[in-house]
Amino acid sequence: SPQNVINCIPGPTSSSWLYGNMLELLLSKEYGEHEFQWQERYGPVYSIKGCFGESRLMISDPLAAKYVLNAPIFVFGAAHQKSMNCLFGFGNVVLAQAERHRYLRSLMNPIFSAKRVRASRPNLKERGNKLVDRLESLGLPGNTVDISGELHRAILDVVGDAILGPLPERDVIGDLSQIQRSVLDCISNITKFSQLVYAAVPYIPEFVFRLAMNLPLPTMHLIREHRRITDELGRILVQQKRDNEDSTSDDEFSDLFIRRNSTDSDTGVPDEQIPVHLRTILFAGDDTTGGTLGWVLYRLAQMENYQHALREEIRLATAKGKGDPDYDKMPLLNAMINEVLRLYPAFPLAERMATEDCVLPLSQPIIGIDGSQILEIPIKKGQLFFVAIASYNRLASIWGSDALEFRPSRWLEGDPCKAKGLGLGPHASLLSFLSGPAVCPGWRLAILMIQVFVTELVRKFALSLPENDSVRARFAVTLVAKTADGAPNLPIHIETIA
Ligand code: HEM
Repeated sequence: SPQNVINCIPGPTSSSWLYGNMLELLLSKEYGEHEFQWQERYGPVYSIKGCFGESRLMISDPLAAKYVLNAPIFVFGAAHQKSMNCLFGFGNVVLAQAERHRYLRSLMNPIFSAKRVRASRPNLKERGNKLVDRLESLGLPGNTVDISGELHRAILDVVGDAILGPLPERDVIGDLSQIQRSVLDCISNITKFSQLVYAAVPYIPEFVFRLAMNLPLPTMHLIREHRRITDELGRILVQQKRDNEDSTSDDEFSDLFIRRNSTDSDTGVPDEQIPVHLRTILFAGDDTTGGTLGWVLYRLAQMENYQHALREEIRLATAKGKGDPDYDKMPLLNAMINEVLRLYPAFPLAERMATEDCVLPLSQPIIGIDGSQILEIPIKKGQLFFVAIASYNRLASIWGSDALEFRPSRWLEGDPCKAKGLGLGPHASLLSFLSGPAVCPGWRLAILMIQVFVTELVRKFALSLPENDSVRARFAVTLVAKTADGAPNLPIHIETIA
């Protein structure tokens, strides 16, 4: 029976019914400490325990992951669903399914098309220059500082440019950046206790959950404030669209999402839903891209020779009279970005739950704990999965025997993806932006933002790590850089280049 097969799948033991393996998975000193060893030991599909004895499958097997990410019967688990509705509001694209999801993505995808992203280069470069100026005006060069707050702010400005356009009230973005940071710090402060609360969330009735929104707790206050600001942005945007009904384009948020007139039901979404989509996109784009950019700078600070070579590449690409650099033709820049995307995927785990019985295909058989050979896995409705993005990006069967090693030069030696046909994802066979219908719509913009910001920063500043560097990647919904004391912090020494 399906249950027998699941029970036969190997995996680490857990000593606690209460926590299962979740503390090792989510609270390790460095993300993946246990997970990557489990993968070495048990292979690309294994079984772990969630809190309260719940069964979960970790999957990085490309065929199994592809199935889970493409078949329409997989949804987020109940705790994720409740928290995302709480943060973004009901009707958000992340939880939308089937027809509705396709519709929302058809509105969203043109905003992030290759053509539109390419056209945003000059604006991005200006944003990059502004970031450099701002770091200088704050007097940061010459010091060892955490510049991630400034990076996030600059990224949110670009995402704001992409979806809000030239709004007169753009000052709001500064407040929004701060509040997004604070909300994220609150919800991502993962502790033993918060793990249990999270595991209990599915059992809390929806109406109680909604009432909890109004509690006078700091997190709820922040979430309400975040809503207030984004509701206001949405209102301004709708008003502006109505005042300008004759100007239309086929790739702007306000033209795609906002109905041409308030009674039209064929186009866009109702006015009251606009803030939900604003919140989702502004949130999804900021933390992920900001975190990835931070890791690129961190690794460059650590690899000073590589940084020198990259600076030379940048100097040649940006030499006077050459026009704007073609960022895709800068091998050292892209090798570093790809290697960071590979080993520091902003979302290391994508949770999914089966809503129907199904059969999970495998690209290679598993040996069950009773010695039997398992060629495919019958799954019962309700089964929870983690699509282990960070583990997939480290599979030796795809990336070679040195898959665990951070080595940007692998990208300079031909295609590092060794398993043709099994690679997933929209970029470089990496799963970092996911794959399938829910693939990250912002991936091209994210890469361009990182390319441009790294170019502008490395051109102007020399980066190095302080002697007492203790930065580790920790799990906090996304991967967050934290120092040994556990504080979110990415101290890098920056010096202006003479
Ligand atoms: C390095 C940067 C980024 C990474 C690694 C990343 C990664 C991801 C991943 C893994 C997902 C799927 C999550 C899941 O379904 O479990 C996702 C979804 C999403 N991302 Fe990104 N993302 C990045 C940047 C961006 C940017 C810049 C934007 C927009 C400005 C964006 C907007 C979204 C949205 C709206 C979704 C939900 C899509 C859907 O559910 O259909 N992301 N991203």
